[in-house]
Amino acid sequence: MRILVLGAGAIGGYFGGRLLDAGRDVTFLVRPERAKKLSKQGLSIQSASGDLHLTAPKTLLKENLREQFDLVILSCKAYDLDSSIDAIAPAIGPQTAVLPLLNGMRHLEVLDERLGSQHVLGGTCFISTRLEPNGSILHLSDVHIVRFGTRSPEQNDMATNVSAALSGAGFEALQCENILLDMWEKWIFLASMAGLTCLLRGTIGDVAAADGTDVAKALLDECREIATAAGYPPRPEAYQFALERLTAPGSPIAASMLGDLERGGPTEGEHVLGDLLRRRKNPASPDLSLLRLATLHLRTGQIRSSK
Ligand SMILES: NC(=O)C1=CN([C@@H]2O[C@H](COP(=O)(O)OP(=O)(O)OC[C@H]3O[C@@H](n4cnc5c(N)ncnc54)[C@H](OP(=O)(O)O)[C@@H]3O)[C@@H](O)[C@H]2O)C=CC1
Ligand SMILES: CC(C)(CO)C(=O)C(=O)O
Repeated sequence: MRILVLGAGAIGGYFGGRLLDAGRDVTFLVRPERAKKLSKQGLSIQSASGDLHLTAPKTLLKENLREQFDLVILSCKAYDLDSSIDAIAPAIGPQTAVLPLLNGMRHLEVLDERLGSQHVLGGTCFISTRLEPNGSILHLSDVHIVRFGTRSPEQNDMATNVSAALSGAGFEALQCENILLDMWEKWIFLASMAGLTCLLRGTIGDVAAADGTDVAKALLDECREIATAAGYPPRPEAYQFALERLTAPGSPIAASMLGDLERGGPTEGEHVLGDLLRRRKNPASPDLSLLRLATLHLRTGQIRSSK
């Protein structure tokens, strides 16, 4: 199976690198600066699950993309979604599967509209990785899971092929019965993590030390209410997983969005928090909820830094 990975950043570089190392036919569709770095330095991963150095990963620039691929893994940030769809469009043939790994949900609608919903699988990943300034990828825990699944019965064969392509490649690849629920569960966890750590400007451990674990739980509960009203109530174990991670004393974890915010660059605030807020039915008036404040905090920061 020919696999195209859009972006060789923190997650695209990680999963694409593992697939390449496992002998899969992987090409990275990248922008010129990343292409130069990859050809000069190769692709390096530092990970407790095994370091990796791949000397010359295959790369393509969008102007040179003329063939169709069997699987396109989409690993851009949400604010680059439009340009990324423009870039991958020529790779989509009648049987191509597109597996997006972004956090949130809204990208599914955009992908459906631009590429056709028959191509777009559901997907999400559980991992914590960071693209270092020198271009290498740092894997910050021993968790590396891709979950994927069909959004309609017509995609069954496609998902079987994707499962074969992703399995046995040095990370967990799980085909899920109800991938939209998995995506919602990941979304409300990440939205709570990002909302909390950006609003309070610290790690989960800092928030706990400041006596703020009740705020973490309250934000998660607000997000759970929205998911439930949308028809995706999180399973008790997913809620418990999120609650434990959001309230763990001493935890060094903060959402990567906090780093983006502190650098003054773009964030996924609208995609992760704003979109969840927009889906809330019957907000109070005035709406002083934690989710609204967290969204406004990010939005205001973006407005200020764009001046
Ligand atoms: N990092 C993590 O631990 C996790 C991230 N996620 C989610 O995964 C998604 C990706 O995040 P992450 O990997 O951290 O982000 P990164 O910023 O590290 O990587 C994104 C990559 O996409 C590339 N890109 C963007 N637009 C284009 C384009 N038009 N053509 C080619 N390449 C493009 C960027 O290229 P360039 O190098 O040129 O800038 C960059 O390398 C986000 O939605 C995030 O929320 C989910 C779980 C965990
Ligand atoms: C919190 C984390 C690492 C969980 O996977 C994440 O997805 C992110 O910060 O983007």
